[in-house]
Amino acid sequence: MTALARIADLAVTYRGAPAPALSGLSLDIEAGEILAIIGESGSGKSTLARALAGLLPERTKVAGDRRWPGLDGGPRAGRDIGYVFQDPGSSLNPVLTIGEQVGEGARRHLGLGRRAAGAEAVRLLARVRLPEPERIAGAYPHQLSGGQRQRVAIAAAIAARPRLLIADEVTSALDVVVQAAIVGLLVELVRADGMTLVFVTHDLALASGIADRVAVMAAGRLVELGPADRVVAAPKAAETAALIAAHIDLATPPLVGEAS
Ligand SMILES: Nc1ncnc2c1ncn2[C@@H]1O[C@H](COP(=O)(O)OP(=O)(O)OP(=O)(O)O)[C@@H](O)[C@H]1O
Repeated sequence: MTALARIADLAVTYRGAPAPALSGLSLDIEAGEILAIIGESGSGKSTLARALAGLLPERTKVAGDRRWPGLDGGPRAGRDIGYVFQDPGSSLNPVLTIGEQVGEGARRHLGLGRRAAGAEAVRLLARVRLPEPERIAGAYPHQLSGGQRQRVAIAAAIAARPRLLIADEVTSALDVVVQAAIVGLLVELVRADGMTLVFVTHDLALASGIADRVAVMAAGRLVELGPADRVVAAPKAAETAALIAAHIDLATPPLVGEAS
């Protein structure tokens, strides 16, 4: 497998923080894989995701190496990496139509004109399985449900045809049935387009249902990395075992299986 990214000895310290949020973190992300990043709240999952995407706040101290052999050296800003946040309510602009927001990435990065970008937005809205995509393109975020807004955020994130999609706790604010549908959609999109998916979650059952590999974080460190099945069946790190023990319904079949 080719590495899309090679992270070596990454350390991240937020401005004014007494201790690093991440330290000594080394990880290869393979091109085309679904990599789940799991860990308790505060373990550094989002920090790692933001460090990958270059989305850390200004004046954050970053040490170590982030290389992108799979992206000819480095990701182009806003284009090679798509990012979907936990709360689509805050990532979508309330005063722009859905069509304008989804079309923006295509306009900017694919060089499409206004009309072509509008048509591309409708196509993307259909791709994320929103009913009546033409109507939704003319709607504003507040007119949609949380699950629909998350689909819009996914459409916007893939508009520039990124190689890497990062989904940061994208289902935490949704109910279980909508969660399963959104996760199923992500898997379908990344498999169809050959994208790489980094899926951040605190839900090990959700992660193990879709991921090729699972990375387990604890206290700003990577404590375990391996194939999803192996990590769940035979955890090596005490922190992974604790996450499994805390997850009472891990023995039940995952809501979302491999995409067919
Ligand atoms: N912008 C920030 N400024 C200062 N400290 C921060 C900032 N963002 C996160 N932190 C701290 O960095 C550590 C790791 O946070 P991070 O959000 O990466 O964890 P997480 O595993 O994603 O947690 P959660 O599941 O709750 O989102 C925590 O101690 C957190 O308080």
